[in-house]
Amino acid sequence: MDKSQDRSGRDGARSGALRLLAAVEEGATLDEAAALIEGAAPPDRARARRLAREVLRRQARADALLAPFLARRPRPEIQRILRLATVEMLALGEAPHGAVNAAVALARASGPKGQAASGMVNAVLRKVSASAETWVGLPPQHMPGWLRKPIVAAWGKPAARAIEAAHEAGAPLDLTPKAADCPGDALPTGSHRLPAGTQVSALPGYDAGDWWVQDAAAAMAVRVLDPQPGETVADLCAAPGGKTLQLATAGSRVTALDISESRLARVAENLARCGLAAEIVAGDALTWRPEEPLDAVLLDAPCSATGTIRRHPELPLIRDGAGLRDLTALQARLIDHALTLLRPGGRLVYATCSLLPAEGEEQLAAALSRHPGLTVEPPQAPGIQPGWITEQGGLRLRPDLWPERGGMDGFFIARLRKSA
Ligand SMILES: C[S@@+](CC[C@H](N)C(=O)[O-])C[C@H]1O[C@@H](n2cnc3c(N)ncnc32)[C@H](O)[C@@H]1O
Repeated sequence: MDKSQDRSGRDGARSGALRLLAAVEEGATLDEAAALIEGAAPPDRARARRLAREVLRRQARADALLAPFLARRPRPEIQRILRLATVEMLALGEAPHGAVNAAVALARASGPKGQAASGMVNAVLRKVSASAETWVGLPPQHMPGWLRKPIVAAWGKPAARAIEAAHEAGAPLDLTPKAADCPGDALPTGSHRLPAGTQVSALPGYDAGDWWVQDAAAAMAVRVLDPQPGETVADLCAAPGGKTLQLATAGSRVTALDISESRLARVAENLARCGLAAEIVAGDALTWRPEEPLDAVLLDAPCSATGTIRRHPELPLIRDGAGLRDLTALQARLIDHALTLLRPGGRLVYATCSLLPAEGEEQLAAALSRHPGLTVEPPQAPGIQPGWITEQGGLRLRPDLWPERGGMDGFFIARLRKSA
């Protein structure tokens, strides 16, 4: 690639990122907004998404740095340009002249008001480029109150700050091996880890289905369930299927159920790529029932997904916690129904990719009080550290665990045994 191609790719990625950021301000997820940049070349689309994510992880921090340099709050499109250039220069190591020139060009191209603001953009960003020390002293952006409050109440302010730092740092790429040959560094829990930004389809073993992408914390639910060859296991909320693949790899007879037919297509694709088998069923986990009682059930319940903010940094900006009451009520009903599907002595693993105790620890306590015969079995799997196990015997995983290794998603996992 020559220099001018590279520059035009970067410029395309910047305007793509700005389009994505504008869509997030309107309430879209980055996945939903992806259609806006569909016309760009695949590497530019990937760059645009990466840039947008990096800005979303730090936009409050960028705003705090910019505020003293601004006489009044700029128009939203100009503020986005300023944030983008700030993050490029101070967090991503972009050379100031390139980032500033690109920002001025983007401001000019945004219309007459942008043209009028381009001098201000230039002057402000020159000050920003000389503010590396101030930037380093600013804290990572806070989670919104509806999320931060319960986290502070459960684990204290230092933990909330450590989680925020992990959100800002983003997520590496984790793989779950099916075969012994799997790229990346082996983690103590059995997942393999590669640096963020690694191109998945270029890794050896992708086409052969020797592994699949799955965060190290997400992979723990099935390890805690410990499925055995020949056991009957239902994966009640299966799509896109990372956990179904783990269950099938163990040699269990797996039913993969999900309410979404379109998402189930992903499960089928993933099974086919990895040469694994499961019965795929479209249905409602609140009413579905197998012909025979099951040895085990995995309930990876729908939740706030607040454990995945490292890879979905738009989530705190577009959610307000309003749906939480309905979600926790649904989770409790799903647990109650899942227990009726088990044979006596069968086991249920309940999991949510949530940082909220209401979807984890409190859900476990409530299930135990609703079902007197039910017991919790403390999680046993390689790599689990004693400090990750809650008083009640659940497994609490947080983004600030393993800081030296690059963290993990937030998850709550509990292994329950139905009385025999
Ligand atoms: C957290 S995701 C599951 C992720 C999946 N276990 C994996 O590891 O790839 C939750 C899933 O629950 C499904 N879902 C939501 N409500 C459901 C219901 N009532 N019955 C079955 N599936 C449901 C959603 O369609 C979604 O695919």
